[in-house]
Amino acid sequence: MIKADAYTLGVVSRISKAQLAELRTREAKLMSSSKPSILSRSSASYSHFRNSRTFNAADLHQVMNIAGRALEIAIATRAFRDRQSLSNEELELGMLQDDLTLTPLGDTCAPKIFCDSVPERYRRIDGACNNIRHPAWGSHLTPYARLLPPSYKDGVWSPRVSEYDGAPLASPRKISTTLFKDENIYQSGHTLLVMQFGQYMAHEITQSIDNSFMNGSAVACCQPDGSAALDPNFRHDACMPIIIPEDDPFYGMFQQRCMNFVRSLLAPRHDCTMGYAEQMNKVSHFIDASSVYGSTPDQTGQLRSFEGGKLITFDDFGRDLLPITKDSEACLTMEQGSACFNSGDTRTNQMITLAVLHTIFMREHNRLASELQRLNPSWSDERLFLEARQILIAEIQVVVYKEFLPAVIGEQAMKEFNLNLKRGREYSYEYDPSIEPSVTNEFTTAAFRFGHSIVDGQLKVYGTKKMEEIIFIPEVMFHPSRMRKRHFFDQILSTLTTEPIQEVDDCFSDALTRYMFRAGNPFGIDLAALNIQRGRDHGIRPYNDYRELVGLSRYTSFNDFGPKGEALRKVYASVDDVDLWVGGLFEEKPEGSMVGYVFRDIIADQFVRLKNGDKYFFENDPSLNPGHFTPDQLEELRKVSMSRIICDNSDGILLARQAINAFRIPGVAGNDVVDCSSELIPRINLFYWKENHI
Ligand code: HEM
Repeated sequence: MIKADAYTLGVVSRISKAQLAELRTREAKLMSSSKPSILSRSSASYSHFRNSRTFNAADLHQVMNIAGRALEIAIATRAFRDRQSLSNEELELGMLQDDLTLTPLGDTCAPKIFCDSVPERYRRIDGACNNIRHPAWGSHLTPYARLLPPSYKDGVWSPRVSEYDGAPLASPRKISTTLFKDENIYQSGHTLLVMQFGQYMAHEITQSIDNSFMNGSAVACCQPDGSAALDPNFRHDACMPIIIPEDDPFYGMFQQRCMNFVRSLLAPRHDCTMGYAEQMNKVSHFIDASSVYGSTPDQTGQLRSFEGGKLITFDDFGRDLLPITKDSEACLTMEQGSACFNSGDTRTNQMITLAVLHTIFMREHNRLASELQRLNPSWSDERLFLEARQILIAEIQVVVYKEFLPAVIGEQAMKEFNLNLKRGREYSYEYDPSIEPSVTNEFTTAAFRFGHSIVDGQLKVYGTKKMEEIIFIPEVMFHPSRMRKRHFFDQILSTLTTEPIQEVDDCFSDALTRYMFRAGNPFGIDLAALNIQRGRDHGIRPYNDYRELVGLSRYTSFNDFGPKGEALRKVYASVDDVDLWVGGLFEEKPEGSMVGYVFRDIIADQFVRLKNGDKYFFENDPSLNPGHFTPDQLEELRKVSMSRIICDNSDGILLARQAINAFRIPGVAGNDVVDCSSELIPRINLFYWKENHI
C-alpha cells in the first residue's frame, strides 16, 4: 500500500477542494449563461436522462452530495499521483492510503452507517446493515464492485485509449453501424418475458445515474441542432459526447454529428481510501424488491397506503394500476386520459411492458397483504406490510433462481456455480459473510446488457381472434397510456408469455439503435453506442482481459472471433481493444446458455453474490437469517412460479390460461398451457403464515 504523510494529504486536499470549487463555479456559470449546456426537453436524449431521474429534491440532494465527495477523492487522487509520480499500474492496485477518515480528506468519506446491535427481522429498505462487519455492502448510493481493476487512461477517471498506439478508440456509433444490423433472428425456446423480466431485474439491482447540474437540470454535450459537440470550454466536465461519423447511414440524413452522453456519477469507496473512480449504484444492490418499494424509507412511505399493509393504487374503473406519479417530467405526456406511473423505481415508464411487470408485482404485494390480513385480523398495517414484503422478495428470488436464470445461463452453469435453490423444507447454509454482494461494474455495464440484443422492436397485440395491433416499441417508451385500455393489460401479458425473444447476437432492432426515445422526433438515440461509451466511461477493461479472468486463452488475432473478425478489424486497432460488451456478444455459446462463456460467468458470479452474500436470502437457515422462514413456509415459497404470479394478478378479462413455465415457449418440451386454476401451476398456501397455526 502506498502511504502519504499528513503534509502531502493536506496539500492534495487543498488542491482538490480548490479544483472542485472551480468546477462548481464553472457549472453555475454554464447554467446561467446563454450557452446551450442544458438539454432540451423535447430531445430524445432528454428521455435518456429520464432514466437517471432521482425520486425527489431530497433524493437528488443526497445523491449529489455523495457523488461530490467521490469526485473530490478522484481529483485528490490525480493530485497525489502527480506529486508522487505514480504509474497507472500502481493506481490499479487500488489502495493508496489507509482510511482517510481522520485526515484532511476525511469529509470525502461516505457518511457512516450505524446498525442496531440486534439484527432486524426485516431487511432494511436501503439495503444497509445486511452484513454487520460491512454495513454499507449492498446499500444504495454505494459503488459497484469490480472483477478487475479499471482501465482509465490516467489511472483515475479518463476514458481508456487504444492498447496498440495510445490513440482514442473508434467512435461507439461507428462501431455500432459497422458491427450490428437490424434482422430478426428468433430464439426457438424462450418467450419475450425473459427480456422483460431481465430488464425488470436489471432495474431491481442497478441504476447508474448520469451527472446533472446541481439543481437536477440535464446536461447537454452537443450543439442543440446535433451538428457538433459543444466546445469543451463551454460544456459540463462530465460530458463525453459520442461523435457520429459524417457518412453515418442513418444520422447522416439528419446532419447529426453528435449524440449526447454524460458520464455516470461516482461514489466514495467503502474503505474511504484514495484511488481510481468508482461508479455509484443508486438503488440497493440486493434482490429485495426495491423496484416495488424503493430504496429509501421516504420513497416507501410515499408508496404505502398505510391501511391493511397495502401499497397505494390508482383505481382505473375497478382495475388496480400503479399510482399516477406527481413527477411532471417522468413521461412524454401527462395529458388528461394518459397515464404515467409511480413505483419503487424511477424508470418504470421507460417501456410499457416494464410498467406491466411493475403493476404485476405491486398487485402481488397487495394480494399477499389482503390474504395475510384475512388469516391474521389482529396484525397491524405495519406487520402486514412487512410480512407481505418479505414474502414478495422471496417470491422474486424463487422466480430468478428457479426459472429466469436457468433460461439465461443454462442448467450446466446453474450446477457449476451451485446456483440451484434447495428443495422442499430444506434450509441453506451457504451464506458467506466474506462475499461482497454488490453488483459488479462488469455485470451492469456489459454482461447483463446482453438483454438489449434479445429485444424485439415490435410488440404484437392479439385480440381473441386476430392480431389487433403491432406496436413499434419507441411509441410506448415513456408513454404507457395504453395501460388504461381495458383489454391491453391481459393482451400484453399474453404477448410476453407467448412471443419469442431474439437471439443474443449482432442483430439489434432499429427501435434501439436509431429510434430509441425518439418521441415525436424523426430520430432517436443508439443504445448500442451508449453501451459501448458507458463501458469506457466506467473504465471497463477490454474483452480479452475477461477471457483470461474466466480461464479462456486470450485472442491474439481478429480471426479468433471467427466470421465477425473482419468487421471488428475495421473498427479496432488491436484485438486487445475490443470492448467487453461487444466481444461478449460475439462469443460462442455453451450448450443451453443464451450467452457466451465470459458473459455467462460474469452473470453467474453476480447471482452467487446476490444469493450467498445476502444474509436475508429467503432460504438461509435461522442461525444466519434474522428473518428466516419456517420449513413449511419454505416449501410453499419454492412452489412459486412467474405463471402463478401472472395468473393471480392479471385482469382476468382475457387471460385465464398460462404455460407452466412462462419463460419458455408454450408447448415446447412439455411446457403445456393449462388453466390458471390448474394444480400444475401451484399456489403457495399462506395458511402457514397464520399466527399459531398447527
Ligand atoms: C426495450 C427494452 C430496453 C430498453 C429501451 C433499454 C434501455 C436502456 C438504457 C437507455 C440504458 C442506459 C444506457 C446508458 O446510458 O448506459 C439501459 C441500461 C441497462 N440495461 Fe437496458 N433497456 C432495455 C432492455 C434491457 C434488458 C432486456 C436488459 C437485461 C436483460 C437490460 C439491461 C440493462 C442493464 C443491466 C443496464 C445498466 C443499468 C444501470 O447500471 O443503470 N436492458 N437500458
